[in-house]
Amino acid sequence: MAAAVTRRVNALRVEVPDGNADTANAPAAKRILDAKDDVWVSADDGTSAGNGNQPLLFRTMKVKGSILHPYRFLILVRLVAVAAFFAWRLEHRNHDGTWLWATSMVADAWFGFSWLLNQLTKLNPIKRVPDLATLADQHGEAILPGIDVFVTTADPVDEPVLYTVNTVLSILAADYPIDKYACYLSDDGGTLVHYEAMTQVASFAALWAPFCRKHCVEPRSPENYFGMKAQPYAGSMPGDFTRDRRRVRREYDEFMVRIDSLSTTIRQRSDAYNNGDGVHATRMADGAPWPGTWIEQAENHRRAQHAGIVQVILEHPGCKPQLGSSASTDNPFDFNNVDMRLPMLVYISREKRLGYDNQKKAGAMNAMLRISALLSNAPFIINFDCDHYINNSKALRAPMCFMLDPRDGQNTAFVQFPQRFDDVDPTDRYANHNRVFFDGTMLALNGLQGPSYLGTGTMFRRVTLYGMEPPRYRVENIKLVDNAHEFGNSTSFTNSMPDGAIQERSITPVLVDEGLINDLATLITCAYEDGSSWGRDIGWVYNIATEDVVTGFRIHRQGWRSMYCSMEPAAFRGTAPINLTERLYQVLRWSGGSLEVFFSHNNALIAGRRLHPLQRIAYFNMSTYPIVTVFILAYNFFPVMWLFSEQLYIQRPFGTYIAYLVAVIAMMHVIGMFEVKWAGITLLDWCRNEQFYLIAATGVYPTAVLYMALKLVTGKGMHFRLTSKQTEACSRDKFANLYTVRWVPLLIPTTAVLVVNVAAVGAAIGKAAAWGFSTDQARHVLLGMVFNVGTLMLLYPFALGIMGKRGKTPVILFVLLLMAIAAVGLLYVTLYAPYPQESLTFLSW
Ligand SMILES: O=c1ccn([C@@H]2O[C@H](COP(=O)(O)OP(=O)(O)O[C@H]3O[C@H](CO)[C@@H](O)[C@H](O)[C@H]3O)[C@@H](O)[C@H]2O)c(=O)[nH]1
Ligand SMILES: [Mn+2]
Repeated sequence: MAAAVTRRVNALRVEVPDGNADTANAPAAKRILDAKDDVWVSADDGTSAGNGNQPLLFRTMKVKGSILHPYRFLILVRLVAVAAFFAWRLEHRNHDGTWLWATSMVADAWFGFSWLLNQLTKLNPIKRVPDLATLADQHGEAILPGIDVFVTTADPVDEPVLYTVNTVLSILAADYPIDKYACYLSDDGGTLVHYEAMTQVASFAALWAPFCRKHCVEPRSPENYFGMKAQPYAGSMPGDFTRDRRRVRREYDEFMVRIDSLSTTIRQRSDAYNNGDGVHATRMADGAPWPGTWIEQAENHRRAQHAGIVQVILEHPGCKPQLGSSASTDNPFDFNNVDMRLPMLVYISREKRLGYDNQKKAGAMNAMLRISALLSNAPFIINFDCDHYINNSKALRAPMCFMLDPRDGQNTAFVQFPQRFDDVDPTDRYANHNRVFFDGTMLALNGLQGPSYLGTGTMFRRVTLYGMEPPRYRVENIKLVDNAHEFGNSTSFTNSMPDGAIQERSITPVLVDEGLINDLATLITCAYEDGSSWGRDIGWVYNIATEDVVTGFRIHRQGWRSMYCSMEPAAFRGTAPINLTERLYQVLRWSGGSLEVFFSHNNALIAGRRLHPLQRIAYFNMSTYPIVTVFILAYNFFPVMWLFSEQLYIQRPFGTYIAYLVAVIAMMHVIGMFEVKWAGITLLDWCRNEQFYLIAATGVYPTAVLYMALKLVTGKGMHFRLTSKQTEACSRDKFANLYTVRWVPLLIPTTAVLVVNVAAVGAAIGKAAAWGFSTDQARHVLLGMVFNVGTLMLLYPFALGIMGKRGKTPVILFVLLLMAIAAVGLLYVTLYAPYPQESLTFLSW
């Protein structure tokens, strides 16, 4: 049967036969048929294989010459055009408004420079396609290495338990040798709700995972699986399938009822136990007080103040398959021949104490890194946000194609997947899909030292997180524990480190005795990291609002490389904030975090020589991109001057200036079209990206610059504000969040830009009407208007956003807009025609 089943394993739409008897003998390289691809061609020269005849586990693709060469040529042409533009501007210095001219020269120099740096990093995009079939042939199940899977959550209300539960279920049911991976959930809320949700997950998974295995179900997150319109069948028992699915569906519904009522059950149970004895404890099932946070705040049980907790919910299943049984009277499911085991599942909530900065997600990740070292110590680690589930059950195998490849596998520190999102509004108003970044920028970096770390959907080599150097630069063989004190005060942990580097080591059950429990407790105390290098040279990096890019940078700086891995169907999927305010806050954190990186010791300019020169430029850009927007904001407010004065020119002769501007901007967009082509994205993706850039550039990014400036003066950093998850996901109006307006100061600058540009258009038309459309001044004014209209088109999604529910009918917006323009125009004509004397004096000035 399987021979007949073909599956798509990568973004190139290459049909890959399953690795089975029929195809196993075919040479691996031939196995991936050369796809008819009009963008990408193979870049493997066939000689690059590593030691001996080890087969290659991924294929390298580069952009076809017929696209790449004109693309590069255009970049060169634009560079020349920009230089010519500059030379011309220098020759034609304005004598009126010199300050304005000079400022705009500075701004343009910066635009030109940052554009150039940005383009330089995109000259050689590379795509790498994992070859799962060869991996299966060569490495069989038996030699696949161990993986520790980390999931982080922070709050059961802001991050609905529904997501976390589904993420964990998709992990427990993944297609990877069951005894070779373990799942860790870090709960920074420390709530009993999350812990009990996990115990429920463990019991539902005992049904869900075998069901998925038996019927090859995809995706293995039940909410998303049952939510699909059609559930195509890929298994071999269609007869059983309908019956099994119906039963599992019923079980899932009951399971969800239990999950939804957890907070009520826990409250009722606690009330019953607490009766009369004066304690307001939150009680576990056996009546014991929960060591984490309590429903009612109490000393030592508050959010920021509670003991550390490690609970092994599912123990390591042992290495022998345990096949299920046939259907019987008390078991309707026929799981004959299905492995019933479940991977290990551990709940962690690190200790929180007043006076200790818990370092948010980075701190949680480091705690998990240490705990997992004592419990499973897998050589590879993959991490997910609580709302990112495994969408393609084979996804855990794909990164192994890079990590185990004979070419540079040993020097590969991490494999990053693109982020894909569900529940984004169909036209993606606020560019949540971010395809330009995930499919353009990241493939470009993939041709350098590798993509940056993006926070979720990333597989790491454990030793890189311990701050180890890549083998390429390692003088001796691994000597992990030279500076044991840097890792904190736990010999159990430091002793575990050499083992954590051994790829071939199998994960075996550990004995959880009192000694181990004490060791685990030590590793998650707040004080553990005192005086150590955690958060600096070890683990996830601290004191930056975004821990991801900077942690990746630290690793690249040491000379490691990373790989970008996309597969089809998408490996993982998550949720994204579709509410304008939420989205802006998210981007505020990202841009603020970037600037913080620039002003920290992780500045790309001072990194050592192991950082690839273009990678350095890429990181420089990534940590400074908000700065340029201060000028963009200024340009967008410039029309204000035109409202008050008749004529004020940035540059004369104005006609030629505009012609130059239009030319260089147009060229930039033509280059953009080439990027659309090689990144394989749609025009809509690209437009949304342009639009959202201006929205952010007129509000969020300048605010981040302001924050940074304040931080430099006051020393107070930015706050990691949790991105709110769509709690309406299951309510009737899926996109209700899109139409909710939450006014915050962050919205003001962009709104002001909007108003100014609408007024400018009105004024321009008014002026032209007052002067007569054929005059020179009128022509200039109308030329300038082109930019106002451009700005308005780019800010269109924002305008819809602040209209809230009325944004559902954009016609209203257009009517309002025309009315506003007409009003300003008329006002202008009535107030200023006939032509006032003062402005004429200004003209001759
Ligand atoms: O004190 C905290 C705060 C957050 N988190 C977790 O961190 C993750 C990311 O937080 P979220 O608010 O969802 O941020 P997003 O903006 O959605 O996340 C993107 O940006 C972050 C960097 O700013 C990356 O860490 C994420 O992986 C990336 O998806 C979530 O799983 C949280 O549970 C914690 O574990 N502890
Ligand atoms: Mn998120």
